[in-house]
Amino acid sequence: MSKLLIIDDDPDVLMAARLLLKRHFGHVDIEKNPERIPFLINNGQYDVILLDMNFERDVSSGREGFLWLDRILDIDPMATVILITAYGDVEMAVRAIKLGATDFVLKPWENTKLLATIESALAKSAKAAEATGRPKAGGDTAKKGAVKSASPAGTVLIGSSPSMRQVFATIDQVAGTDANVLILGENGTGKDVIAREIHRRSHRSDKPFVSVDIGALSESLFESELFGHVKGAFTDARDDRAGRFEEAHTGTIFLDEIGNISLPQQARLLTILQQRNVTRVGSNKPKAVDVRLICATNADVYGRVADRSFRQDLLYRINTIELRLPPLRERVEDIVPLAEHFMKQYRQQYNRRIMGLSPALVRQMQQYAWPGNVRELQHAVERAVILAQGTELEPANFSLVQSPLQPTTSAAESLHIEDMEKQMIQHAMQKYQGNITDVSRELGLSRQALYRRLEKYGL
Ligand SMILES: Nc1ncnc2c1ncn2[C@@H]1O[C@H](COP(=O)(O)OP(=O)(O)OP(=O)(O)O)[C@@H](O)[C@H]1O
Repeated sequence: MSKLLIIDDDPDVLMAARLLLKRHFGHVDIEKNPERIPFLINNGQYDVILLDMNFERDVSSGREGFLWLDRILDIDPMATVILITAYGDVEMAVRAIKLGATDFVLKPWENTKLLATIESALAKSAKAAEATGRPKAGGDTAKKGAVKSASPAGTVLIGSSPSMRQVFATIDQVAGTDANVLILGENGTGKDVIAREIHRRSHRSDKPFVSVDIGALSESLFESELFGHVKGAFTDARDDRAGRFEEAHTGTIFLDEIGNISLPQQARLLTILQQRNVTRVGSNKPKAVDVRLICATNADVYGRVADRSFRQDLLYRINTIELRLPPLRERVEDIVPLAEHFMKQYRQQYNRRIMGLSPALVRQMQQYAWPGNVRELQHAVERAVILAQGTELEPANFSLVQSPLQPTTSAAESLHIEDMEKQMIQHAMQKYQGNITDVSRELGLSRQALYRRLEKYGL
């Protein structure tokens, strides 16, 4: 018996979810008003919380959803939160996972997929509770916050496609140097693991690897987070504190999502990179820092240079070596080896007797567009391992039809999806007054993909 809480401002969604989930999990509370979240969480021990990201006031940005996710994790850092997001929001959902959500489901959901996602979240939280000796579910204890550390052992990197071999060959060449590296690629293509691998193979490997989601830092936090502050520099500065650059001294600093920072932030960063020293906020004593710089972004950074939202001089400083990680759909040869790798990992973790992938599943996986790339594949395999009844993973253990790029959806379904897509694009175009860069970022599309859709829908 588990206890679930669902927060969504659509009463129909709440009723449907409760009907379905009560049968499987026992206790299900529903809530339409997110303002009641703190009260509910303080008063009930929920194993899983399902949170809608698209509240009415703020349908497409998910901003309100992010705030509520943050509130939940402030109250209970071990909470297991699954996000419910509208179609097309994969990028936003991935970002939320980085901020501490456990998983996400796309709306409208398929019942089997929703059940599998919850099962998988429950299994994870039970395992974490066991590991930490805590009475309640939860994921990684340090999951909230922007800094992660390199795993000493490193991840096994899979990739036999020509494009990934090229990436590995470049890593061989540059890991041992101090050259700045810029890693480009869509969400979930492996930018983070590649950055850690470069550090692991460098002469700095026994020194710190400091990872900062720089694109998520607010204007007010940017300087103190990166450069540190002295006591009294601002209201909350109760002690002296080193910034991330100082923490990374003699090691590597990994600045993720660098394509998202504002022009003033770019100017500050450029100065630090040129001078190689940092001054804590409120101090006037610069400190020299010796760091190897690795940056990553999923943004079209060259497009941003062209429309002047990203400084060319900053780009030239960070891209001494450039690594492009192709989306998974462009390296189909890697899909099955990756899926088998994750299958082995999860069958051991969940103690399941699964021997392989069925031929029908292999075909389906190779045709599917994987908008969330390797991360989506990994999550899909994890769920499938939990769900599988037999000794082979089958298409039924996956639901690979929800992708916006999947060509095999039925005619009725694709009409519905197209309507939703058109509405989302219209909404975003209004919100950003037609700014293609902002709209494509919000929708998680490349600029080219957005242009194609604008043409298709006559917008
Ligand atoms: N070549 C690979 N071999 C094995 N695992 C991989 C590979 N590439 C990615 N992964 C796994 O896929 C998941 C997503 O990778 P990662 O976090 O590095 O992506 P990312 O590009 O940094 O994503 P984001 O843009 O969202 O930050 C991780 O669990 C990672 O271990």
